[in-house]
Amino acid sequence: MLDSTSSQAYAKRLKTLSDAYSKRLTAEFERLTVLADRLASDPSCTESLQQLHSVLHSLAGSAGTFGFESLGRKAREYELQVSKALKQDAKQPLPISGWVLQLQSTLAADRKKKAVVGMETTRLENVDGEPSIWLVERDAMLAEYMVQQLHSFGFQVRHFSDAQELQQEKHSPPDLLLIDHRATQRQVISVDPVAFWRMQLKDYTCPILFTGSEESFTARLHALRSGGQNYFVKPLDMIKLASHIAQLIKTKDSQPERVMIVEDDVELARHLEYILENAGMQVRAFNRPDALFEAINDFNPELILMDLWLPGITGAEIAALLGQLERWSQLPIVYLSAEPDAELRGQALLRGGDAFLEKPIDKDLLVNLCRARVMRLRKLEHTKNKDALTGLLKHASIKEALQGQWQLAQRKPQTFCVVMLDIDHFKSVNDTHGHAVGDLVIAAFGTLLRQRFRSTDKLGRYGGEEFTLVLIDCAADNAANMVNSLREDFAAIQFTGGSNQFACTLSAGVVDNQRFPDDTAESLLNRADQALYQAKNSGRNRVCLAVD
Ligand SMILES: Nc1nc2c(ncn2[C@@H]2O[C@H](COP(=O)(O)OP(=O)(O)OP(=O)(O)O)[C@@H](O)[C@H]2O)c(=O)[nH]1
Repeated sequence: MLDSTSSQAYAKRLKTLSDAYSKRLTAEFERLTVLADRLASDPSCTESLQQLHSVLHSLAGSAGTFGFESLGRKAREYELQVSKALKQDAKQPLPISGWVLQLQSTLAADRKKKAVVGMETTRLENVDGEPSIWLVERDAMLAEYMVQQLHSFGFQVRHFSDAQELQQEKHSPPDLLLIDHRATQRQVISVDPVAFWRMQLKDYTCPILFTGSEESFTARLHALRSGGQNYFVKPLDMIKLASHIAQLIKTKDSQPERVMIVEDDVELARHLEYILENAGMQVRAFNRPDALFEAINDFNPELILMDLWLPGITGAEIAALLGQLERWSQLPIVYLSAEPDAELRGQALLRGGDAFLEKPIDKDLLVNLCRARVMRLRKLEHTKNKDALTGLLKHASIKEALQGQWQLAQRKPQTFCVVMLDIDHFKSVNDTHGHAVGDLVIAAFGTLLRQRFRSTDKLGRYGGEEFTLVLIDCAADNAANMVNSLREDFAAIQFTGGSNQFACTLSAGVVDNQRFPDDTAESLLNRADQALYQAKNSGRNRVCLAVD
């Protein structure tokens, strides 16, 4: 078992790992050559074919992750042919010696163009509160590489080489399990993998992600049925994986769902409110539609439960009115009704609602339906508003979030901070190491940001290598301290471009709304930008506070 935080030798590990993998490739090629000879004299030898399959399978799964992408793809192509041959009764000879030559020249080509895109961190200490991941992976070298990379993103990772080791670890379960779907020696996995994983994982309530070499519908379905929230195909794109993990861990403690109820039966409204609040949601109930329209901007609901018949107006009419307002036109609306007339129900749906919940309302169905609808809305918003590289809000959305926060603070006094951040000398990162490495730095910074701040804070990519944060309930001194510690953590990450290692620094400007009570959202942003400018001008790699 490997504990990512216990090792003191991380600083040079990535390069060492990459070199060690190159050595392993030499050994794999030797095995391939031996198998090619054996199969040349006995083409139908099942045992040799199985061994060949296993070597190719392992190459297909790991080579791409270490930067030998074409080799991984070629190995996968041959692996599939061996798979087919193993299923045939009369086995045709396979051109294995030709394959070995082909794989060797692919490896040579990969080596030529290989620029290892990776990173490692010098921040070695075990930081309390860092999310913990348990990684179950049989390939020790791949596992160490994954531990290394995930550690760079601020995760503590423990490695288990076989699923059975999980059985001995009942205390302090992790925040997430990351499992190769074949990570056990036990035979049972080939008979009924779903039953095996369900049994192994029955006590874990954290999110589970599976990895595997097979890119197939069956592999995905098995992962889903085994309790996995997603399945990642090897070779693994570590940036995507880390970003997905950060998102999953964040949503675990994300904000409660915000539900509005419009129901003139006050008793029923209270009952529904009670059920939903008990399930952890935030609820506001109204018995008049005008009260709903007054409160909607403040409460910012993610779902409305709407009675179909209200005094003087129908729920469908309210839905139609909401549909006319751009901000609320996509808001999910669920009608509460005992209406048996299918035509009326159909018309109500056409005017704007999404679904019907039959009265009397089933408690579990109510909670599940609200959760599912809000989750779908959040996913939709996520893809619409989030920058693909970093998972942060896009330019327009972070400006909108700042404006929303400013308006809120006008009505209800609340301290918030605006922070502008910029990676220093980023142009030279691109010029020296290439755009792909530059992208990796931006993505890593985005993930680091999402790890460091609360789910209520608004984090955005303002453009290029510039970022904007809106930190809620936070005064300037506190914000400056947090950004300063982010600055230190970021500077500690060692990125790798080609054979060179490098680190990046950032500059930041911070302003809080209390100090400038007459400022608009726009002018606060300008002040943060000026403070950033000052940080750049006074030598970079620092945080400056806006002053009058
Ligand atoms: N790789 C990558 N580069 C980007 C992206 N967006 C912007 N850039 C580059 O970021 C660089 C920003 O450079 P400058 O604005 O000159 O600033 P700088 O080099 O960071 O210097 P200072 O901010 O003064 O420290 C430009 O070369 C842009 O092409 C992106 O999405 N990916």
